[in-house]
Amino acid sequence: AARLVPSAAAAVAAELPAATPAPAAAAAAAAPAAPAIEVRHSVHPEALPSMGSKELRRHFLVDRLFAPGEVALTYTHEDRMIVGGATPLPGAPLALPSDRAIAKSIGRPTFLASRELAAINVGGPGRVVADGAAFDLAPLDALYVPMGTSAVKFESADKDRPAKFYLLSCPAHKQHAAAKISPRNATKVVTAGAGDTANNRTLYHLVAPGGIDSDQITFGVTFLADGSVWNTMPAHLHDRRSEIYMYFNMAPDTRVVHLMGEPDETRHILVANEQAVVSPSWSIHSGAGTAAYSFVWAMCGENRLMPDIEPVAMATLQ
Ligand SMILES: O=C(O)C(=O)C[C@H](O)C(=O)CO
Repeated sequence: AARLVPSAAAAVAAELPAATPAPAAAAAAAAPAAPAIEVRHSVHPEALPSMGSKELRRHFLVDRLFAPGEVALTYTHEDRMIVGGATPLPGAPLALPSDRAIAKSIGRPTFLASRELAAINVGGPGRVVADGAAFDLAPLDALYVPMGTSAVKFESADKDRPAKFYLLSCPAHKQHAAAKISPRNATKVVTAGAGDTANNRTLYHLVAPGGIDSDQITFGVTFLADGSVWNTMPAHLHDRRSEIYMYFNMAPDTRVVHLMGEPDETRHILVANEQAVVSPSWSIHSGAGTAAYSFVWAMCGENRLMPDIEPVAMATLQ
């Protein structure tokens, strides 16, 4: 698949991966299934070494993000992050659910009563409407939606290329301004790694210190340079924040070998395109791809301070 790159807006549109096939009109007209939030409980680090692939995937991999015509959500008890995707079919807007099924999961009558939301569009052009304010999101545009927003709607703008909004929500206690940002106009851009260590990459801090303000969310996107396959190596920990990686821009027959666990007891999860991995605060989060990829990183926890990170010495990794 062609890759999304942040360098030029026009190039982005031209380089979009093949559109999600538009389902038949009959399916589009059918009533959407009642939304439900899948719940993932926290895992103690001592439980990790005895887990096989199936258990690791069941607890940490979120592989249902972009279901055409649905808002798919997973509630993780790791810092109470909710991760998901909204994939509106052309002409059929989707709402961020705020019905009784959701109220049962989040304990409030509306989704954002005590939460904030970050969204990034990894599909075709689309629009997010937050309490009547419309934000057009081109591919790779991101939006911060504050606590207290009553209604959020997602729309696709191009009938041949549905939008795909990747969603990350954290508990919040303070209202900040709604704001749109893109890697193309990000104010904090960090390069890391080098070609000869195959980890040359650029991090765009979007909803983060140096970018858009939020209560707890720290959210950005990393693009690897051609030929580089490693992310977040050397690895690090941040005991006061949990993190979720969502890998995208991947060809169908490629994988990222995502590493997790305490540094001296690591395990791996094979991750395909547009899947996410939950990383508890005690876990490293790093990966090597069998081919090119990009990823959205999102953190939530006690602070948003990027330097509150503990580097992991290579010699400690086992
Ligand atoms: O490429 C990277 O390295 C990252 O994107 C790292 C993330 O920002 C991260 O892990 C923050 O904790």
